[in-house]
Amino acid sequence: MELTTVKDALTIILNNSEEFGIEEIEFMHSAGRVLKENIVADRDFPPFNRVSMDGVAFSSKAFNEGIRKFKIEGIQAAGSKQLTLKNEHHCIEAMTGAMLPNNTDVVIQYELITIENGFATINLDTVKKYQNVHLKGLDRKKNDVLISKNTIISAAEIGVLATVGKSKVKVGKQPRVMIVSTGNELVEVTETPAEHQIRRSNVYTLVALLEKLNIKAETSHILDDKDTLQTNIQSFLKDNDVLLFSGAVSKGKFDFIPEVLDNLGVEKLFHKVKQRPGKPFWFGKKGAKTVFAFPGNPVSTFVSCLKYFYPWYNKSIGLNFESKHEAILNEDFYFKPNLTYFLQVKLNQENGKLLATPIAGKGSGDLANLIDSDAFLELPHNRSNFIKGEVFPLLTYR
Ligand SMILES: Nc1nc2c(c(=O)[nH]1)N[C@H]1C(S)=C(S)[C@@H](COP(=O)(O)OP(=O)(O)OC[C@H]3O[C@@H](n4cnc5c(N)ncnc54)[C@H](O)[C@@H]3O)O[C@H]1N2
Ligand code: MOO
Ligand SMILES: [Mg+2]
Repeated sequence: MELTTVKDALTIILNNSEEFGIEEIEFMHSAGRVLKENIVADRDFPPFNRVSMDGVAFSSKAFNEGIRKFKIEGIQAAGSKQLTLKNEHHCIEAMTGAMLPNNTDVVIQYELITIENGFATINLDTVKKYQNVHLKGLDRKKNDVLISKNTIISAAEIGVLATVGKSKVKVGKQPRVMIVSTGNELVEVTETPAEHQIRRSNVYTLVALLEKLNIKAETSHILDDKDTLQTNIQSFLKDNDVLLFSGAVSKGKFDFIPEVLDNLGVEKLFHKVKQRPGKPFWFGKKGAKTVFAFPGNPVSTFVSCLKYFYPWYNKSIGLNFESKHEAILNEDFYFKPNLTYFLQVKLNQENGKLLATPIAGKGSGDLANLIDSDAFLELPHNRSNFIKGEVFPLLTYR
């Protein structure tokens, strides 16, 4: 059977993105989520001519007429209503964050003046109009779009949401995801495996990879029994938007996942991709439900999640899904099979360049090697010799 190329597999997956709807949440819980409304300025930024130095405010006209010694009329504090300078030859002490008093247009900081007996003497030859004044509307105007729809909310956005009074904010709903491991050889993390057993690890790797996308996935484990698989998966399909499987998609006598999914009416969109690791990857849909069945070897599951689930999710949620990460291969590398090779690499910066040194590992079962590397370099399938200095796409996970 002809294998699907990595490019075609990704295209099929992206053509099958889904929308999960919109919900309104507390802005303080919105970090990491995708904004689903434009956030506009509810007033000018700053909202008034704002004093930006502690000092005295006076009229530049009076200064230019030669006045240097100004009688102090009062104090304009931050948080107080705007005062009005009554005599244009006087001044008002004004604090950072306060409204610039009416009839004044200059603020000179305390460091440059002398205050004595209720008078401020300005020790300067010239002043500029609106010196030390942050003018109303200088940063942004009322009704300007401050944050556009489909922005990922981070600390910067949280501050702006707060300042415009958006205590509740519309964000994209997260998909309901069930992560399922299969296999009689797998025991829980808290158990001591017998000689023929191992602890299940892939589901937890996937949970952690999805947490980076702010998805709180559920997990489950099913033994290699067709009926049990069928019953459980049927109910998972009902209650979730996405199922992620790890294992039981290859040629083994107990690799029941493709058959069971078929029985349950999940349409196979491809099975087996021209890649290593991860060749037996299966992808399908049932209506709006999406099923990623990753091969069970830990590195296969890991890289397939990065390469396929991440962009599928990003497109679904309305984000630009194209990864523009690239790195420079730092050693010659040879890979014979006609498969896209996801080469494990260690990254380091040198003179502003991102270098990727191969840490190939012992195959797709070698999950400890994921500790020594920190990304995958995607080497195309149609060649075997990769030369130091060439640039390739990068999938990072740190
Ligand atoms: N005759 C063939 N055999 C295999 C082929 C093939 O093309 N022809 N492909 C190989 C490749 S490549 C891979 S990858 C694996 C994929 O296997 P499955 O998806 O069927 O997964 P399993 O058989 O269930 O398990 C494979 C391996 O991974 C371990 N595993 C599974 N789940 C977990 C988990 N949650 N945590 C940790 N480890 C897990 C499992 O114990 C096996 O060692 O098939 C090759 N065979
Ligand atoms: O291609 Mo499999 O995913 O190497 O072990
Ligand atoms: Mg198998």
